[in-house]
Amino acid sequence: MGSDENLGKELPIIHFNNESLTPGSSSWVSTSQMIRLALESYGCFVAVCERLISLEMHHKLFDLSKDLFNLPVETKEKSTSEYLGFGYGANFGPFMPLIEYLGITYGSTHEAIKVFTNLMWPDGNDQFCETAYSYTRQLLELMNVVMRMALESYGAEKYYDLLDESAFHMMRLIKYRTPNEDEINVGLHPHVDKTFLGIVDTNHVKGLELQTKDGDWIGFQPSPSNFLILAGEAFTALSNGRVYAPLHRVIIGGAEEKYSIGLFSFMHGTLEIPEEFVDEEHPLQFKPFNNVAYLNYCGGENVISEHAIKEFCGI
Ligand SMILES: O=C(O)CCC(=O)C(=O)O
Ligand SMILES: [Fe+2]
Repeated sequence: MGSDENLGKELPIIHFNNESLTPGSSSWVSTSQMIRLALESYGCFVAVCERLISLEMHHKLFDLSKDLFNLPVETKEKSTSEYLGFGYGANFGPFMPLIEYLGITYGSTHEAIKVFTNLMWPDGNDQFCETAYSYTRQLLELMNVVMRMALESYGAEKYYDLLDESAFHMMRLIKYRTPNEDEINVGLHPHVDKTFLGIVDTNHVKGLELQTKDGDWIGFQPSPSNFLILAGEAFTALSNGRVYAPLHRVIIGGAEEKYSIGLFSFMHGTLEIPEEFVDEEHPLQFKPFNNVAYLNYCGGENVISEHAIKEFCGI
């Protein structure tokens, strides 16, 4: 497990272009099937979005992200959230010394990004606010397409509107510094997300690794047009265990700082398991559940246990 040769293996790769994004086209239907297969087998895939998400915006936001983390700790600590684990996090001691993150709760809305920007830069920083907003909207569009296609592949498209209305998002900006000689190189310990879906974008520094069902670790290859689509446990439960939520971790190997930006979706309210996910081969495995209550159940920590969602709402 975790041997370097496995890091040469690839995650599923799915290309998105104007044709695959035209609902009802044959490319839309085949892309939906590929998404279902990837989510069931790996719980993730690399979405290649050449021309769909602006390269210029990607570079600009990663540059601005450096300015953000260069702000004084007292300023960054002002970013708090009503949701556990959504605010500012750093200094986790020798267990996890390299990571520092800032979350923007409701980070797909202009208002939340503006409030966050003014908290960080009391004199304002329009460039950050507008870049972060237009970037998050592009990520959101991709996330929603993935959700729509995934539901459709199970014949469960009628739940899209309900899920879209129930969803709220966290935008998370992360910095991993390089380890000192006496420090561990683990940027983020293995965990399963408690989200519905996530999209992770990174600067050019490698380090994000995902575990397959066989226990092998596969590295995500950074590129400005590659986005990692990652299923969380809320999607596992809603899909009656069909969608897999993979363990993932970040290892900081080289001498460069790693930055990542993620958009994560969570659901408000109680979610019932749609009958489309239940059949003879897949008997009902989960009770109706509340994603936010699950977040609280896990204490805001990225739980290492792969069975927490089963303990929480499994049958
Ligand atoms: O920084 C990354 O690449 C992964 C971040 C992550 O897994 C998380 O925030 O849950
Ligand atoms: Fe994660």
